[in-house]
Amino acid sequence: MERMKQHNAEDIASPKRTKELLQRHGLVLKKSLGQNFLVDPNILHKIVSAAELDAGKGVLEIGPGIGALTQQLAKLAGRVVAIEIDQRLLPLLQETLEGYSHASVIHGDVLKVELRPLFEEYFASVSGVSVVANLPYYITTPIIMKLLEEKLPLDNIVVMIQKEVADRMSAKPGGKDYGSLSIAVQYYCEPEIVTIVPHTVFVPQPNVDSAVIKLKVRKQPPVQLEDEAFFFEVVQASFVQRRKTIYNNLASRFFTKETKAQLEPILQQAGIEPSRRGETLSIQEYAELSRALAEALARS
Ligand SMILES: C[S@@+](CC[C@H](N)C(=O)[O-])C[C@H]1O[C@@H](n2cnc3c(N)ncnc32)[C@H](O)[C@@H]1O
Repeated sequence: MERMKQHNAEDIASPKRTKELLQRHGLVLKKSLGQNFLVDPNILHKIVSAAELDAGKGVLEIGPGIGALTQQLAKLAGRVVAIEIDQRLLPLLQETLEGYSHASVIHGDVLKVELRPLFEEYFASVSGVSVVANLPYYITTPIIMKLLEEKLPLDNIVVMIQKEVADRMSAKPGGKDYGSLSIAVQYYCEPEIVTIVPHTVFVPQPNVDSAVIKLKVRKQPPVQLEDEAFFFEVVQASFVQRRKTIYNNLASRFFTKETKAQLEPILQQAGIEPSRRGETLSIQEYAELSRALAEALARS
């Protein structure tokens, strides 16, 4: 409660305030850094409430921009850390986050920052951490994969991303959106699209449709794997050529012309018809398949 009374920066999420701030600081936004700033309080509210924050929780924000989302996060969470690559925005963030002493801005490239030590330094005393961000779209997938593969202690990830990527992350087997990204994300998380976002809520407006997605991080993966890296290798290989059968994709990756006859019984052992395509297999089926394939390759 104290914290809420302390801050003296004004909320900035409106086209007028955003443009005025940028102008006053002489800033021209960089398309190359994915700088499309959110100017709609309703969307900010939807993002923040999906993260289920409270004063005991910590938040990592990626790309605070001029701080519109950061302000709302700081009103609810006990600790906010925001990583921003564009040094020009730092003085502006100092102004918009004035009085939010529990919010820190780190200048850096999120793909290069070591997150584990950062978590130890900033989030040692919180009861849970969320990642909440309006992501720079040119690196959406590498950011999400970095967060998941590093197995950071996260409750959830609530991010604004391209709608097309949100559809791929949340796709179920059987459709054109389902692929290695769906499987990787769903191995670590339970995805849920929170809302679809029109491009009019950004300054400047992006060319693509957007969506807010919530990735609830699983305590346990949905399948038990002996060799996680090999499971993901099998998944990748199965989608190399989407129109090819699982048999053909796996034969090209793991066998030679002479040895590929071994593959059919392996697929059958895993209960998978060789004529199926990679996009029809569930995570459980990929787990069975990678197990059977690893055993067979170890024997040969
Ligand atoms: C879509 S804008 C979001 C800005 C703000 N959070 C908002 O919602 O209005 C993306 C932000 O990410 C920053 N950014 C781009 N690449 C980055 C990187 N590799 N590491 C950290 N921040 C990055 C940009 O400078 C920009 O501020």
